[in-house]
Amino acid sequence: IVNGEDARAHSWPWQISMQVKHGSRWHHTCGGTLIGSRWVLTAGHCVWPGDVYRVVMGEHDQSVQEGTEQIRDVLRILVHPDWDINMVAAGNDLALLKLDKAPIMNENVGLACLPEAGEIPAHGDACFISGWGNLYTHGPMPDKLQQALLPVVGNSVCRQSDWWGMVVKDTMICAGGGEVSGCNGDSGGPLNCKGADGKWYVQGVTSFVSSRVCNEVKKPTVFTRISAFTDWLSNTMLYY
Ligand SMILES: CC(C)c1ccc(NC(=O)[C@@H]2CCCN2C(=O)[C@H](CCCC[NH3+])NC(=O)C(F)(F)F)cc1
Repeated sequence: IVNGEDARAHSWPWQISMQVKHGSRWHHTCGGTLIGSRWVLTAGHCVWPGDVYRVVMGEHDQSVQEGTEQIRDVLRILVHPDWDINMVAAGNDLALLKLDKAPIMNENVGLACLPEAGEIPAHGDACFISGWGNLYTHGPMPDKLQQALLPVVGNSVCRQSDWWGMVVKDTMICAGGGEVSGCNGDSGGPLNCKGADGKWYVQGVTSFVSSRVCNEVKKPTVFTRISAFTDWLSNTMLYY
């Protein structure tokens, strides 16, 4: 996240770190959201065939063993059938990870609330992006979870030619577009939006930013809209 701040520890208890094994070491590669007792939602572009992943929950500072971490292996990976890495603009940038065992739910690890099918966050809705992605383009990753206020940009604005244009589909949400943005490593993480009932809902899964600079003005961070995939999510979690 570019121009964010340290999150208060464990204030987004559904935020996970998806880690990939390189040799004998594990590296944070993407964010994700705990949406079921054994299910994590992340981005399709976070999954590469042949890689081995694990999920770390209850994490805050990745450089310190805080005693709140719970680590689980990934038993099964289900990438959305219509996701195509060569067609990022088509959307469907989602994957579900089934954990080998449910984590213990506590004040540091909990389930996200998901929106109703078809719910579209309004232009200007105050949402927060969270993640351990780069602090700036080609910059370092932080140790502590970052967060940043990223107001929703309605698709009519986001589709303007000097913004993202027709790349933005109905199944996407734009947010930000100024100096604050997601960046590499935030992929797959949540867009946290406060509902009318005062509860936080995860409305989006971080998908892409400008390939020039993460926080390019008029190129908001683009999220996969979860409320457009409620059937796929429930059918997949029910069946596998
Ligand atoms: C829709 C299409 C025109 C398009 C638009 C923007 C991009 N952006 C990018 O490729 C930039 C550069 C490095 C990674 N990146 C990204 O946006 C990556 C992964 C993109 C998935 C496709 N490879 N995502 C992120 O950095 C983010 F923001 F989700 F954390 C790629 C394609």
